[in-house]
Amino acid sequence: MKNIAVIGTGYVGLVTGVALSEIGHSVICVDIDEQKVASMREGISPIYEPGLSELMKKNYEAGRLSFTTSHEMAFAGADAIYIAVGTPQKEDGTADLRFIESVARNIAEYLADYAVVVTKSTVPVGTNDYIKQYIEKHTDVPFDVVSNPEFLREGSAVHDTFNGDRIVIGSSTGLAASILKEINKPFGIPIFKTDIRSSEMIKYASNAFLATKISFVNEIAALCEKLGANVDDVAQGMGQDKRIGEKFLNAGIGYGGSCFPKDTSALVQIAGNVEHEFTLLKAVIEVNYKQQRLLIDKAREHFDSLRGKTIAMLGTAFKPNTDDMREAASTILARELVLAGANVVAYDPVAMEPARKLFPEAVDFVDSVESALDGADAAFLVTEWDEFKELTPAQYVSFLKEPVLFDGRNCYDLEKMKAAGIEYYSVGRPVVKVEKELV
Ligand SMILES: NC(=O)C1=CN([C@@H]2O[C@H](COP(=O)(O)OP(=O)(O)OC[C@H]3O[C@@H](n4cnc5c(N)ncnc54)[C@H](O)[C@@H]3O)[C@@H](O)[C@H]2O)C=CC1
Ligand SMILES: O=C(O)[C@H]1O[C@H](OP(=O)(O)OP(=O)(O)OC[C@H]2O[C@@H](n3ccc(=O)[nH]c3=O)[C@H](O)[C@@H]2O)[C@H](O)[C@@H](O)[C@@H]1O
Repeated sequence: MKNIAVIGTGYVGLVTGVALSEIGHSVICVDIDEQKVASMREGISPIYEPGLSELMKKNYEAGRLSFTTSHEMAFAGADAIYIAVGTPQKEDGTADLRFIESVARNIAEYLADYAVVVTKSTVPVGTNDYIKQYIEKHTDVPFDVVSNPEFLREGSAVHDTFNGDRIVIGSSTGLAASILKEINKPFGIPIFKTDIRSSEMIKYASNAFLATKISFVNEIAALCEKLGANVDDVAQGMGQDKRIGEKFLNAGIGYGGSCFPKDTSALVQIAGNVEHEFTLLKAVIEVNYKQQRLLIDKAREHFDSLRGKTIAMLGTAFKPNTDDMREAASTILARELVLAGANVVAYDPVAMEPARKLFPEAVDFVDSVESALDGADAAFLVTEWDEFKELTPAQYVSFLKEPVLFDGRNCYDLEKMKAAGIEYYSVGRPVVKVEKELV
């Protein structure tokens, strides 16, 4: 059992802290956000993540997990200090390292005894060297820095933490690597050990590769639409080749979220800093830009004009099972629809509060999918929540003014839509047209 401090209680920090306490360590999480800390002390998770609240409460009550706003208190007696603060995107696409810099200051100020500083945040190659140099300059207390990137997905973060494919440890000393191995042993996940810079690169390369898979299949989807093929079958047929793999080949309205968009931009910049033009990744980003606006293009083709049309927006979160709205396609779609003169009525099972802050004021929010659909001219399916996947064609027919559906996540069977008489546009699949009877 080790004493562990975790700095930052966002999606990564809180899940990491909770998971480390669940496998028996004594964990103290520190955040500068007093409201978050107060809420966690009351047993309420500040983020929506399936299974997290229960596990957090369990370990808090068992005395293995605590929360504070004091770095000094958190670092006292810590064997390892995990950094899990945000590394958002600056205007120019580079990673904003101001939270990392302030954490380095916190550590230099309050480090009392030897500890391993573990960087979980996604940071550009060379940042761990910077962290090491900064702390070394400001304290005489010994420490090591280890890169330990995180691969969890929002919406399944708890599951992913206990069932990861690998744990990457980038270290320049045997002692620090062995402490990290010992901490992670109870997870029973294979450990891949490398040097610090390669570990930092593994994180960016992994996210960039996954984003590339998505943009690739979305380009194939565009071709399928023009050539009369069905991208779902194409992806399935490709994915059965183990060298390709079936995962991350779902065509749709592109990738959003707090990581793929910012990490792909950051990697383009990281490459640029060493005079390397990352042509492939630039194209991945460009394809995604178009993809996030795809439903607007389809709706423009269907209706002569969107002015005065009421569009039911089903889902606002960037993916199901999260309340995260960072870089969600819904934000772009809501803005473009309002600009085009449409009325937007939005519903999401958990992400409506954060969506209100990002959407144009003209958007109406309602508290059920039925109210969103009721009397609308068409529906945009933006996030594939189970609640939407379970809707029957008959429900669309009975609630919408005319049954017209633009599905950005290929949730429904084409034949069933056809049988119900729904005009159905999805991504990379044939359009289901309704034969209008001539009078
Ligand atoms: N969100 C995700 O699914 C994943 C994120 N990552 C990476 O992990 C890092 C963290 O991401 P999120 O958890 O999404 O961030 P987040 O923005 O949700 O949380 C960061 C937290 O750090 C706190 N903080 C900032 N400065 C602090 C300081 N000096 N002391 C204590 N607390 C401080 C903030 O108040 C906030 O609660 C990023 O680098 C991200 O790229 C990596 C894998 C998955
Ligand atoms: O660095 C990170 O923050 C994380 O980024 C992603 O996780 P996340 O963004 O939470 O969610 P994903 O499930 O990867 O989905 C990202 C976006 O891609 C889209 N997507 C995903 C898969 C797919 O086949 N098609 C597709 O359009 C999703 O709708 C979503 O908008 C990675 O999957 C994690 O491994 C990584 O740790």
